[in-house]
Amino acid sequence: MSTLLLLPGDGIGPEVCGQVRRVAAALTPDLVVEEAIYGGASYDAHGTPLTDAVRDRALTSGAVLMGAVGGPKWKDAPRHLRPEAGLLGLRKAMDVYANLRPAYCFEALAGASSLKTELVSGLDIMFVRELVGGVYFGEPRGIVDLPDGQKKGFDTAVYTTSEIERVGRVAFELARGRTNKVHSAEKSNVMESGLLWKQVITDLHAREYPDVQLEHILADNCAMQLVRAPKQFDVIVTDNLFGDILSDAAAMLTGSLGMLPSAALGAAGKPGLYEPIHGSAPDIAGQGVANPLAAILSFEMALRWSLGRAQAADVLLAAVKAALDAGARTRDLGGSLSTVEMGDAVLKAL
Ligand SMILES: NC(=O)C1=CN([C@@H]2O[C@H](COP(=O)(O)OP(=O)(O)OC[C@H]3O[C@@H](n4cnc5c(N)ncnc54)[C@H](O)[C@@H]3O)[C@@H](O)[C@H]2O)C=CC1
Ligand SMILES: CC(C)CC(=O)C(=O)O
Ligand SMILES: [Mg+2]
Repeated sequence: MSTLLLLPGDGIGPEVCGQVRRVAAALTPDLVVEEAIYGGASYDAHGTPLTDAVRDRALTSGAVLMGAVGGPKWKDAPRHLRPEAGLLGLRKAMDVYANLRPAYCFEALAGASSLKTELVSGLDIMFVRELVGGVYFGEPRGIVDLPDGQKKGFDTAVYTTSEIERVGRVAFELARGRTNKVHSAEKSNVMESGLLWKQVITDLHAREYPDVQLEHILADNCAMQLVRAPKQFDVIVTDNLFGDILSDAAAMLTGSLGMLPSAALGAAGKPGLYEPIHGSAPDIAGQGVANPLAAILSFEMALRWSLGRAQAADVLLAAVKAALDAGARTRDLGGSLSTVEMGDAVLKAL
């Protein structure tokens, strides 16, 4: 029987994951849900944000759902032991290279976006972010002393042909089931890794996906177009750094960062890693006001993509829609519901 491993993490992570637990208990009572310490909480308990034991449990589970990691408490921890390093390490260990980040605007929330309603009503973008390569992982990196007394900080943006091809393939396959359109966003005008990205996507398209409409777009223009006319996009494939930034920007098109779920997928048959795209939100942690919908919708994606329970996923998606239609709103959406009350609203609609 498949298992969901919950890694609540830090800040609002445990608060939003608590609502996932309640939803899972009501919707899929036969699903085994386990929990483990991770991130800053694990650093405090074990001196490392990701223990070997938790990593191994993740690799053998049906799916992993994490809340968020990080926060000011760990700002002075050594870089490789910071909570975020634990997250990067888990993504790498699971080799979940394709990060699906749907920016979908629920009709009831079109007015909650910071953009005009007509610009976002009906919005449905799928980001496919490369997740285990690029500048977040490239070597060398570091901060060194210079002879003149200054310091130098540096990172390396690096991609290989196969890393670009495999994530590109995911984007083109997804596009075939949608409106058959892919934008590939990079900075080929200034970055060598961006130039290779463009060449590899162009070749892959010509060789295997000529039926899909492909447009190349520079990542800075993509950011501008996302707030000018977001509905021109369907699937956007991009690298690790640009995908991180562009998807946070797109979150506001849907009403709140607290709305966007994600699925990180690797090879077929391997467990996926599911996470809301937001962080640990230290500014509201402990107040019980975080929006749990990004986490709940991440569970919806886990049911669909890893746990073989598409029907339960459909029921959950409909329940979230119904709760929003009925007016359920946390503070980030302009309402006053607490995290638990938003969980109640979804449970009531199940
Ligand atoms: N996947 C992860 O675990 C991620 C971790 N982080 C970490 O989280 C920490 C805080 O990072 P920030 O830059 O503040 O980004 P953040 O995403 O935690 O918060 C940005 C803003 O959005 C709000 N927000 C985020 N999620 C929300 C929710 N569910 N409901 C209502 N409001 C929400 C926060 O209150 C804050 O004002 C840092 O240590 C960062 O490294 C950041 C992004 C992703
Ligand atoms: C390592 C993470 C904290 C980076 C991030 O913001 C994300 O993946 O969304
Ligand atoms: Mg991010």
